[in-house]
Amino acid sequence: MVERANKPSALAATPGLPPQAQVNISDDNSMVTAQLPTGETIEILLHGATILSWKDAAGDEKLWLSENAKLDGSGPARGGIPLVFPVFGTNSGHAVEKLPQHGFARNSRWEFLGKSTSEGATAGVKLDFGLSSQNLDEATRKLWPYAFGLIYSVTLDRESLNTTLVITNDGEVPFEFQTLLHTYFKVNDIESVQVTGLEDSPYVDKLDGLKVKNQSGTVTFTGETDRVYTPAKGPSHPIVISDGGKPRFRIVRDNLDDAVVFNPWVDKANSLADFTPKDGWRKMVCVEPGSVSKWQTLEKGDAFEAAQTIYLE
Ligand SMILES: O=P(O)(O)OC[C@H]1O[C@H](O)[C@H](O)[C@@H](O)[C@@H]1O
Repeated sequence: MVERANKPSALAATPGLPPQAQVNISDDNSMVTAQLPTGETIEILLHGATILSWKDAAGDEKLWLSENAKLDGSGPARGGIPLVFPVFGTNSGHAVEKLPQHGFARNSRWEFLGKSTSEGATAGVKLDFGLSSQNLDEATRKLWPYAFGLIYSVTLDRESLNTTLVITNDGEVPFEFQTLLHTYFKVNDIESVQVTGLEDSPYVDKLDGLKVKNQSGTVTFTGETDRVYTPAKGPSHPIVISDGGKPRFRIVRDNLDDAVVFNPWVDKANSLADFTPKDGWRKMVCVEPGSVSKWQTLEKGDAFEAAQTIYLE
């Protein structure tokens, strides 16, 4: 059952009942945080429903966040897991061409819809967030005049983080969209990172005139990287990020055919005003499950559901 978290204080454990996750809304109403009884934590900024932090029970951060990421709603946050909808990048000649890069979802104020918890050894918490056409400002509604609903569910348990997006067409006409979960993983050293699960897969190289190439072997990093893979092994085959020879993250996609791999390296990081520290590119890699190489069409009354689950290795 979904219930609204108390505001602003935490839901304290009730004596005699099994411990459950504690959920807080910040005093300024900008952030939702949750902590499992076993210590894992998560922080979600309502601006963009952007997951800013995910820590394991030992307090180790799993996501990379820029030190000067915008957290005041003045723009999308650099780092964590921004949500891309309804366009990836920009797209000329399409109905979305006037929208900002990566669309409006990451730069809109979402509503916190509530939480549900599970108890016992696998105690977890699910937090639901919503955005609809009615939440958009008039200027954005004019640029993309469709009636839509987004429900974004973030589920944290001891071993994994799941982010599920349900998109509904609540209007009278079909619309086309792209979507992506722009996950910034925190790593120790990008030059020791290997991404497996993309072997023999075609990819579009955004840094080489959108040429279509083929991945041979694992993905390693020696310079700026910006590629849209359509993994050959299908959506349910995991993509694994290893760091220093050890597997760290296993990503399972559901209904997301593509995976973008991105690292800005020196020059691009320097060109991004909100990217700090400037050598932070050494400590991050983006592996971004999405549906971006083509357009999804959503007919009136239809829904599209997609997800990523990230397991800690
Ligand atoms: O700077 P942003 O708009 O957040 O985009 C950051 C990056 O997102 C994706 O990974 C794209 O493939 C890149 O081309 C882009 O540079």
